[in-house]
Amino acid sequence: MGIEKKLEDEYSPSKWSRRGPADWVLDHHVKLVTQVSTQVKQEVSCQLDIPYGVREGEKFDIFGAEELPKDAPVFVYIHGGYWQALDRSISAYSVSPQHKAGHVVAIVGYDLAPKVGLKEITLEIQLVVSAILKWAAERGSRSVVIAGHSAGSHLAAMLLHDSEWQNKEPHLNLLHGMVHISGVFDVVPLIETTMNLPLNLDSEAAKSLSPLRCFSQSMEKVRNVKQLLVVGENDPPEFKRQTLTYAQALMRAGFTDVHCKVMDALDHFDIVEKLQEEEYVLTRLIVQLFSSAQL
Ligand SMILES: N[C@@H](CC(=O)c1ccccc1NC=O)C(=O)O
Repeated sequence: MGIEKKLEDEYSPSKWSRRGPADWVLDHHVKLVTQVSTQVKQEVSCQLDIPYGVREGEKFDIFGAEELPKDAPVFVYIHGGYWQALDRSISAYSVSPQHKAGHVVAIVGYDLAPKVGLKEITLEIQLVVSAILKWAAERGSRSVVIAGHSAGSHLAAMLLHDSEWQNKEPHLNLLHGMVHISGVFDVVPLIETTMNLPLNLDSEAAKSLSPLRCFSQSMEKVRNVKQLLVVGENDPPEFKRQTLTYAQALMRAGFTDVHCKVMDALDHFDIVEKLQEEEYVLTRLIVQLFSSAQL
């Protein structure tokens, strides 16, 4: 299938930023998250490169576990990059304010396309979330919140649509909330974009890997997991549409706590860059999400 220029633009968030040209926005994003992630490793205790499988990318980093109490809640973060870019090592920008709020932070890694396919990546996320839930349960943690940005939000959302995984996950009760930040919930439109070159999805695979198209199965075990969905005012219109549509679909599916917010004046990148700030609205919303955990 060919490349559709209109879809290519609609799914290129850097082109919709109002802060500068697309190249600058991307370059600035990578520089900033790299610098903040390097710094936080000098400031907060961390255990890096903890393996959860045998593949190269199957590792996660944990921050703050040494000094925080055993029952401290755990914030799990899955980075974006259309499943083909970025890395957990430069995705630790939320750590400092979460740590100050008393949360242990786990930054999750996964292998990237084309080395692995999207289905394999979703299975890696199941593995690492199971490993972190087990670790949290053994430690005596009160609750776990999973956040994902963009493609990382897609990976988090996919957990809600796999009742087989949910049924065999012994610590699912610890999962208190999910934060979807500028998420992708339908990957079918990506088939006709360059984003699909390393993914190589056909229509059937794309449908089965789209949270918005997988509402048929039972969601009984996860419908009390609180859902916070945010998207930037300057995200592409298609991202805003997908977020609102997914929020509505979750509510229709019986999810008991769904909040959806368009974040003023933010784009696809500063919506997460600002997670390094204690006073940022989204930092505060995440902290609030934890504090509503039943203790
Ligand atoms: N090539 C994309 C880059 C992109 O979409 C992106 C970059 C960093 C983090 C997340 C991203 N999007 C989805 O995962 C763009 O032009 O904006």
